[in-house]
Amino acid sequence: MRISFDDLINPDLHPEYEPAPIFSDDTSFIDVVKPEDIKSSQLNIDSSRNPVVVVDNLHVKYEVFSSGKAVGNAGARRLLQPKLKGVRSVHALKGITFVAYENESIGVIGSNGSGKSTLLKAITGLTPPSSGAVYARSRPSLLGVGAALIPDLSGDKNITLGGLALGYNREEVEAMREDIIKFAELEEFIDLPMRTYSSGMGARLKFAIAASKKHDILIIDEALAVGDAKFRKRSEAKIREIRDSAGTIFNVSHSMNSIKDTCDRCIWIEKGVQMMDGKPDDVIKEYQNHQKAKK
Ligand SMILES: Nc1ncnc2c1ncn2[C@@H]1O[C@H](COP(=O)(O)OP(=O)(O)OP(=O)(O)O)[C@@H](O)[C@H]1O
Repeated sequence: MRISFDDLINPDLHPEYEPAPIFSDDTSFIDVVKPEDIKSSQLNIDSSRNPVVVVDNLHVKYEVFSSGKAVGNAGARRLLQPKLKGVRSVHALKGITFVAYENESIGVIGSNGSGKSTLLKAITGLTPPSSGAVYARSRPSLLGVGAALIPDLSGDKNITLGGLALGYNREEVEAMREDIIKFAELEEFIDLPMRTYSSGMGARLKFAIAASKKHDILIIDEALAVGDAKFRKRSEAKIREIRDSAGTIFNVSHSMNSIKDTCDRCIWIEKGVQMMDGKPDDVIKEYQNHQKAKK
């Protein structure tokens, strides 16, 4: 069977896992979520500010076959049989609780495997919570569109794929196509297959696709670590622009400089446990002390 270009497009990844809505700006979170539904005693909402994402005692567990294969919904029933051999559970997030407000840019840091990507995936709705809850004002967009792109297709076709994967419709993708190409500086290369791009060119295209439209909630997973210094500067400026236009940004990075440059708040996770939430300089200092002590 020949697969058409349209068959490759599936923007609704896991709509059933999407965060529960907070509703509109003028409805407060407390109006929508009953106090008895709140799972963490640590959850304090500042009523003078607009909450955009509320993470309430979030736990995520992965069930993995020892062959290394993660189990999706289809296999979940079999996991209920306690004696099934070869199944391991990884408790990736252990009770994360925080409230993100409008105009905040939040860096997420932690050692390898500490749960940063899992947190971002749970906020986007790509990974379901095992317990606890995530609420969001609108559907968060994940900047890492890489998974949706196909190296054998041209940059131009990948703009369509990436845009649709982020939930935009075809008209919206057309409206932003020229700007994406220009921002990525790929005018001469846009008709070539993406596999012919250097890693920097590929990264610029991915960033340009995701940052092309105003996002209410934008989630960036290591996107700034790529590209040359000039592009990094422009992408950081773009991130500030998004944040200033009432957006909220989450940025996972191993680059402490990138966090310091683009974030005004920082959350540190270690082995799935929330260690600290505060000003980037303070949190990064504690994190680095902790890293040194480990050596
Ligand atoms: N799909 C998955 N199936 C099973 N286990 C997973 C899956 N994704 C992540 N994990 C496990 O969950 C834990 C947290 O992983 P995660 O990718 O969230 O960490 P991270 O902080 O983003 O790591 P890094 O800095 O290395 O990118 C790790 O122990 C990892 O092995």
